[in-house]
Amino acid sequence: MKGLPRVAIVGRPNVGKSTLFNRMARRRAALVHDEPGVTRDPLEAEVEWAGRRFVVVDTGGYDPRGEAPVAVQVVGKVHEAIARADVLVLVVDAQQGLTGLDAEAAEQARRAGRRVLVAANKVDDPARSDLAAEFYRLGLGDPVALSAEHGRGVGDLLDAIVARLPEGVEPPPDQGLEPVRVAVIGRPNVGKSSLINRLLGYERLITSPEAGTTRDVVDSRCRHEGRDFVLLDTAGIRRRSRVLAGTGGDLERVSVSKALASLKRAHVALLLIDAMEGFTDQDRRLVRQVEQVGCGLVLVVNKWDLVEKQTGTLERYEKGVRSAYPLLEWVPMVFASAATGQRVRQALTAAGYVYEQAGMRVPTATLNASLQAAAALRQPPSHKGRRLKILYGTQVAIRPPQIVLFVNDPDLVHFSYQRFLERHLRAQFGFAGSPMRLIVRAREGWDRRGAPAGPAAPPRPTRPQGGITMAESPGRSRWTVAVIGAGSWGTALAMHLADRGTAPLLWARRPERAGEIARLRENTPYLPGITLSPLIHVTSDLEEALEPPILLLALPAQTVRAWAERARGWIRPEHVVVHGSKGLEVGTLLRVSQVLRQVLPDHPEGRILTLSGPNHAEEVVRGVPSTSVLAGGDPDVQARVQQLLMDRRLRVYTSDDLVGVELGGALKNVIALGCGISDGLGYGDNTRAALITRGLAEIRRLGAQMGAHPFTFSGLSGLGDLVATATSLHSRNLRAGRAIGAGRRPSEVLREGPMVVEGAPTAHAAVRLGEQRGVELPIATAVHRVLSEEITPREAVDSLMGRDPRGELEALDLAGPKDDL
Ligand SMILES: NC(=O)C1=CN([C@@H]2O[C@H](COP(=O)(O)OP(=O)(O)OC[C@H]3O[C@@H](n4cnc5c(N)ncnc54)[C@H](O)[C@@H]3O)[C@@H](O)[C@H]2O)C=CC1
Ligand SMILES: O=C(CO)COP(=O)(O)O
Repeated sequence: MKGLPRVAIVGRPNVGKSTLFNRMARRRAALVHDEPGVTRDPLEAEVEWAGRRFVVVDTGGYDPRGEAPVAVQVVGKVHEAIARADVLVLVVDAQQGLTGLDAEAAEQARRAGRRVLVAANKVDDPARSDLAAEFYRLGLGDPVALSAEHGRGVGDLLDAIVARLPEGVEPPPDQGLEPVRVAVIGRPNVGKSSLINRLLGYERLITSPEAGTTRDVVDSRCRHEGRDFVLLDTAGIRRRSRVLAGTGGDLERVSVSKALASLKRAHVALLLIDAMEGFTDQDRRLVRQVEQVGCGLVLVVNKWDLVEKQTGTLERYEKGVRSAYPLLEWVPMVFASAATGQRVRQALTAAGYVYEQAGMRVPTATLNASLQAAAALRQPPSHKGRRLKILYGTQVAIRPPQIVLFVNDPDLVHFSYQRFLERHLRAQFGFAGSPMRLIVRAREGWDRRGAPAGPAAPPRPTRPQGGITMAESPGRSRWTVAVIGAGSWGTALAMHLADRGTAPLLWARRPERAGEIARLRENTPYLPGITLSPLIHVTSDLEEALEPPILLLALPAQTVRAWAERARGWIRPEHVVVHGSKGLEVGTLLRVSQVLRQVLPDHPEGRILTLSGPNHAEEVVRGVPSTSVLAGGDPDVQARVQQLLMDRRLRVYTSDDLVGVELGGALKNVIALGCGISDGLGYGDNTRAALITRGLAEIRRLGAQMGAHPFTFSGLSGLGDLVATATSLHSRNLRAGRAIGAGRRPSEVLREGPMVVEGAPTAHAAVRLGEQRGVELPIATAVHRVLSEEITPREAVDSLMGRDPRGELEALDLAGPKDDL
């Protein structure tokens, strides 16, 4: 169910959530599963409705005032389910009417910033749908009147849900419908029969061999990773390998024609090559045949155990094989040994993956956005003054994927441009291991000179991307902006840019991460469920990432120095470097712009900026109206970056207070950790408000000492971001604090990952900075001592509350000395 949009059913206890869940899930009852757990863990099921698939999640009853430890844990689980959902269904009891708990649950749902639907349940009498009207007062739009018990109105609810699902590529179902048919092919003596025997021998769940259509064909079934596979024509392969072994060249031809029969019945071919002999002409012929037939391909390099290995042997080998035939660039390779059994099962895993990839359907809107991006990257060719126009494309078939491109004149589609388009589409969508058919057609109604012949205009791509159309593509071959760091914030920034029509590069540190993001079109660990825009090009090649003139850095503060040192050789004076890190460097106590200037001393000061503000990645990526502030840099550079980022979803202000904006962004995380600790202890809104206000007072105190403008801390990167972080379900700092306050060991919580909790190292840096500057930072100090496990959360609160009396505005020294930049 990975990768599907998620819909969470929420609401107070006993409003009929589970009945509704069961109603929805019953459509595919076989897939409902109960995840065991001490507490009431959410149930999940896959639902298919009106051609869309999604996961519905039944959460426990929301009752934040429940005393039992289980109730407290359920509230945590509900928050978790809400944070992961794309759409929330708030269930209310229409017979009981609106209650205080409903209003609270609605408030939680609204604050999560998700699309929310109100399901007014228990309208068992259709004549009483007026009962639902009362719930308009929740301010969440039209309630859907239904009776989960009787099934009435559930279809309307499903329609409404589907209308609110995010658009995206849903992976094809991977469960149980049909077994994956696998042909094992290869030259004589490469080890086909040993591989098949290994696969069948491994799997204890083999059913009896199935008779095929001819007497020669005997297929065998096996199961792997919960999925059925049929190995085709196993008897033939076994017999052939016995009879034909070692009898020369004619047999190679026989193997090709024999392979053809299995390939025609197969979803995926496992092509075995002999590691010692390498990729031969005969293997190439077999690949060509796979391509012609159109089934998927996995290359198994057998006898890998016999190859003498040194550093880089595998990479060199792989590169050599991939360059032997174009399709091989996209084919999974498994280095195995049928003799020892090493990695043999991975061949089946890869076959299952290729099967799914070959069955993927790309929605037409997404496909056309990708085609637009391709034309922006490389101008379509022209001949004798006439330029190719790709009017639109649509995927018409799967296994193998077939895409029809409607163009003004098919003769203008040069082979090399077609190859470029294929590469581009594969980089966006994957189709790993599968041949791909690009079919070019002239669009009726267009004459060959490229003008519409009749009144029927060609369909416009459904989502115009920043005004770049195929026909008007400026032929840019360079990206204008690179986002450095493919965590939550980097991915969200890249999506924001792409939504504005700017195609960004997204740099991920590790090639395997970049590969996975590019293949899945989703950054699963950081922003699950968000389908990446096709305009985003993911790379792990730092040199490529540093080509664009604008760099948006979204790295944890402690990693910026190492990155800048690595990048130094490629950074040019004209580069505009905007960082979004919210932290102080622990070793040096420097702000991130200072770190950058230390590593890049010759870089123009006017080209180093920061972007900061209340901007949770999870919300920015959904286009929730947000604001941010850009500080540092020359005014013209600021204006350029502001223009790059700003639109009606993200309003970007500018500021000339670099010190204040950076400090505000860094230190609010420390205070948010403190708010989390307070929540975890079970304290309430009073305590949180106290921490926010007094926390801000100490941030302002330190800021004033360092030359920041005191008003900056009342701005977006101060109060704004502090409120967002100290109250949001999305905040990692708040979440970590809550876990610690609830009694978990800080060292354990902070190790959990994968996402950075910036407040923790910064608390340490802030305390030392306070000591250095003679500024009292009681809250940051308390947080730091809890994180270092010197005191317990409760002791920390006692220490804060037991301090000497003082005036509210005391020690708010608003005009300190200017800090060196
Ligand atoms: N998540 C959010 O909503 C926002 C985060 N920020 C700030 O942006 C910065 C990055 O945060 P997120 O993207 O949220 O963090 P994250 O934890 O989601 O992702 C961090 C990324 O940095 C990469 N990384 C880790 N160590 C690295 C190294 N040594 N060199 C290069 N890359 C490395 C990780 O692989 C990951 O891709 C932080 O300073 C954060 O405070 C700013 C605004 C919003
Ligand atoms: O800075 C952020 C939002 O503005 C993100 O906060 P967290 O790192 O606590 O998730």
